[in-house]
Amino acid sequence: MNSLFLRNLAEHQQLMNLLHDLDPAIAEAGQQLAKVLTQGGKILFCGNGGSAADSQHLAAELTGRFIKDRRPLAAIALNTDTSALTCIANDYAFEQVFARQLTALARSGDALVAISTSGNSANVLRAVEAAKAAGVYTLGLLGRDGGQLRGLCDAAIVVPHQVTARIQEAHILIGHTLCGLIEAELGLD
Ligand SMILES: O=C(CO)[C@@H](O)[C@H](O)[C@H](O)[C@H](O)COP(=O)(O)O
Ligand SMILES: [Zn+2]
Repeated sequence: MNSLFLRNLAEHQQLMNLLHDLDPAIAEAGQQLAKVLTQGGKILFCGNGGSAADSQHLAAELTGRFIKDRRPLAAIALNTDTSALTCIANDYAFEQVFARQLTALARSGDALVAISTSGNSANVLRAVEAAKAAGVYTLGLLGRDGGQLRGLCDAAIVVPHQVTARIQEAHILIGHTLCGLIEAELGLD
């Protein structure tokens, strides 16, 4: 029997071979996100657990540095402010932690990248609903069958796998690709 690492590696490699079909959706999403930045908007990210880590990782690629030295790009992860998260969860509801911040911070013409492996996290669903009400373009970075977020978001990139960890590994590959596409579209590569 193979080791756990070799079994995970085989599962990961099988999944990577299924991702070619996502290329058009990723290219389109890269264009849309670049357009938001070009027109003076910002990109908000949100997610839970490992997807919270992905969210802040990708926001930092834009405000900080990805591959090239270039101007900072406007991005915020809604899952990083522990004071806002605990206040909103404590005084309102955990479901509202991203939606309330989004309503406070987002403007028409911004984008929200909603990251969820199940596509069904209630706080992410509420954030997408708030984004749509605010005129914000919504991109779902999802897994499994895309869950309820698939139909709710303006566009969705769905990693077709059942294992959360494998989906997250694909998400960060796709997220890094989106950052590269943004740099290329903005003429910054
Ligand atoms: O990183 C992992 C598992 O790999 C966990 O922290 C995972 O992100 C959490 O269980 C999340 O709450 C799952 O939420 P979601 O992806 O279904 O929206
Ligand atoms: Zn994880």
